[in-house]
Amino acid sequence: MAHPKTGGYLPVPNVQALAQTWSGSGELVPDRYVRTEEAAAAEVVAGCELPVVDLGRLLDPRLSKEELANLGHACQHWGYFQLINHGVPKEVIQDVRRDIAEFFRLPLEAKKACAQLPDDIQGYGQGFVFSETQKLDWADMIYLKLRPVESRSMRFWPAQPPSLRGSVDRFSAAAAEVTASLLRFMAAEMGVEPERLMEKFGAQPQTMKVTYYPPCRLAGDVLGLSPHTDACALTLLLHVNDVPGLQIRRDDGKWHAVEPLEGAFVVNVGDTLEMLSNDKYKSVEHRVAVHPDEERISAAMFHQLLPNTTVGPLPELVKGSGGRARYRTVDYADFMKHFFSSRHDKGVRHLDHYRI
Ligand SMILES: O=C(O)CCC(=O)C(=O)O
Ligand SMILES: [Fe+2]
Repeated sequence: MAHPKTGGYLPVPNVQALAQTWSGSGELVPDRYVRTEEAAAAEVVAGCELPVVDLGRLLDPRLSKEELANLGHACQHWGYFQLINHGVPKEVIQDVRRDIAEFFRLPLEAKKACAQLPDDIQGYGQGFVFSETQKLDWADMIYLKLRPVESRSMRFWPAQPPSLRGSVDRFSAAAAEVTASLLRFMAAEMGVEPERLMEKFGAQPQTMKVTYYPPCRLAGDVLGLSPHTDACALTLLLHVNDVPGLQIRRDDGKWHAVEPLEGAFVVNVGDTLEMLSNDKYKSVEHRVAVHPDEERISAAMFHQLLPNTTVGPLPELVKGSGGRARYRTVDYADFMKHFFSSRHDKGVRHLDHYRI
């Protein structure tokens, strides 16, 4: 079976359509989606309030130092935080939320106008399915390359509703700006010259994964998204509607259900940043549970390195940890190829492949 760079996955049924027919049927969940044991394998702790980081305070010279310590604590001990006062205008967020939600209300045939093609992860469909017997996630997604702008394949961008392309473009620019700002503060917090980190990002490659999780009356039998860590450097997650579902695995081995704060972005450290930071910042495993009665929609903005760069611990940080590099330094394109060709439902950390 071919596992090209970003794609080559097996096609799977459309879960939104499947859920619609199935929900009134009185039947059990179709076998390929049954994850009862896995879903219940570790205790789920409700009401996880992630650390809150305030970008307004980071940008205020009088408060920045204190907030920087807060940011560092969140990245080192949680790998996750909610970002408030991020400065992205309300209309930008409202518009993209409205348009994405509207896209999923279109008839299946209309949505399929931007369906994935066999060898590309971009478009409407699913990813990471390598075998006919593999258990499946209770969700559909749209994956798009957003930045640099030249990397966009407009054929995968929904043309309906007509305002969606503009609202995604505006949100993409805003998310990239917030991310650049955060990365600079993270570099400073780690004791690295911000430019030394930013040069790895160049024009700030960014991809977006919008995920639609249909409701499931037997929600405990399915998983919306298998446990995984994000391969990218930094993920900015927008709750497109207000339905919770994200769970993170903490050091106690339990899953903690995140309580999203209204208007905040959920930000998480990805594998790339864990490697660059020489293990200082944590890329934390997460998954998504499905709601019994309500659909859930999220948009994850993944911020990546330049494709022609290397990923590995920054020399300044290796020096700071007594000369010990915790990861090998590898070609970033190969690193991403490995991520896209690995199964995510097996609980194996992609990053462990590179650990020394
Ligand atoms: O839907 C979510 O809350 C999380 C999505 C996610 O983790 C991902 O797409 O990598
Ligand atoms: Fe993720």
